[in-house]
Amino acid sequence: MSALADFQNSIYLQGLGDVRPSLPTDPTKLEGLAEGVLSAQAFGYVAGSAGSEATARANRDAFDRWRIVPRFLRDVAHRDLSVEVLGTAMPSPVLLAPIGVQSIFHPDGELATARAAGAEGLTMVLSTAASHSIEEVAEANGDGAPRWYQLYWPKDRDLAVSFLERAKAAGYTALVVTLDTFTLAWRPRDLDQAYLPFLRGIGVANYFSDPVFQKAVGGPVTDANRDTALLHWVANFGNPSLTWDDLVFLREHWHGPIALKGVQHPDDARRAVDAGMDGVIVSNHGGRQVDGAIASLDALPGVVDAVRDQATVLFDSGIRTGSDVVKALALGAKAVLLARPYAYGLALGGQAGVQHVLRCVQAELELTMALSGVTRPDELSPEVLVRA
Ligand SMILES: Cc1cc2nc3c(=O)[nH]c(=O)nc-3n(C[C@H](O)[C@H](O)[C@H](O)COP(=O)(O)O)c2cc1C
Ligand SMILES: O=C(O)C(=O)c1ccccc1
Repeated sequence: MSALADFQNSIYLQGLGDVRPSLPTDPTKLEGLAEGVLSAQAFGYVAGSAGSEATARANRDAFDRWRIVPRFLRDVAHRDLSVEVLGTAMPSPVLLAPIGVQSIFHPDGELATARAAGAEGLTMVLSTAASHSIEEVAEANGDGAPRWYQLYWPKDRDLAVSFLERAKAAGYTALVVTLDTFTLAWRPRDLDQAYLPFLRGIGVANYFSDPVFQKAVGGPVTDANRDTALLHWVANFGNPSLTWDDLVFLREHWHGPIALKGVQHPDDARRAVDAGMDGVIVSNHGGRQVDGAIASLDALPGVVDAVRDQATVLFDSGIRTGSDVVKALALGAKAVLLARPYAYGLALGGQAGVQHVLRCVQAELELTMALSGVTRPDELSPEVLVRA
């Protein structure tokens, strides 16, 4: 029996002593509970999406339109969820998606998430817009799991290079470059509450701690130059002028694997391959950027078909349960990034809350695979699914 299935057994066994899980085992229940412990602003920030939130809903509806067809009598006694993704060995095809500003969910923010990922052996992708620095998060993460770094490519190229050098020095092994958020989209929940965490100094730790950034604002950030520093952040955060040609610069300054996050069109996936990228992450940022955009799961097969074996395809936007992971893998993703559910776990229970969510999703993934007649992620193919 695997450690993941043991988690299920341990829950039942604790029941004999009248102990029940402190958080729900269905990750779709976490959002409602998180609303009760977060400020209205923080909850609006994490649960909200762009515009009328049609794409956020479409992301979930797309999973509902695929159904798994279980198969039996295939000897599924030994299950092995491990995968190798962009040179990183992982115990299961689940990563922690980059989520910025995590101190709005819990005072320990990314440090708690990094400890949880390290304890579970899963790879965390640290956001540039974190509330703790690249180096602090690396230390909290420890050596229990490889870590990746997500770049928001700032206008100042020297600052971008400085981020990459710091990430490399702190042991982050792969780079995720997010394409879809060079500017924040129209987000009514945040606009209605006039809420932007960064203007309150949350999510800027990597900038304020950076020597290149500090030089640009006249030295270390203190009360005296704080407003200057925040305005410099706003002016520098994203660069709408970037083109595919700029990826040459990135390739020159990062020697490990690079994955582009936010790819939805097959032609963009091909261009990523042509630009020497190692992977693409099919994602629409959880519906937080283009309202009315295609559901991310609906974009997945076209991208998989376009890149075939030339790049690794990862997926996010809408993953809530282990069954969702099965569907994304069956449609061709090598691994998935779990996002909002772990942020809710963090809000509800800090490090332990994140670990609880990670265990639930992976245990359900393993059980769903076995009950569908599959023992390894690479056995999943579109044949496992039918249209609802
Ligand atoms: C509160 C919040 C902050 C996020 N911050 C980042 C970020 O800093 N960098 C990034 O690449 N994606 C960020 N994302 C997007 C996630 O990585 C992921 O693509 C998205 O949440 C997937 O949708 P889902 O949570 O509905 O599954 C953020 C998402 C949320 C909800
Ligand atoms: O809110 C987001 O979705 C996001 O990706 C982001 C953008 C800038 C800073 C922090 C998070």
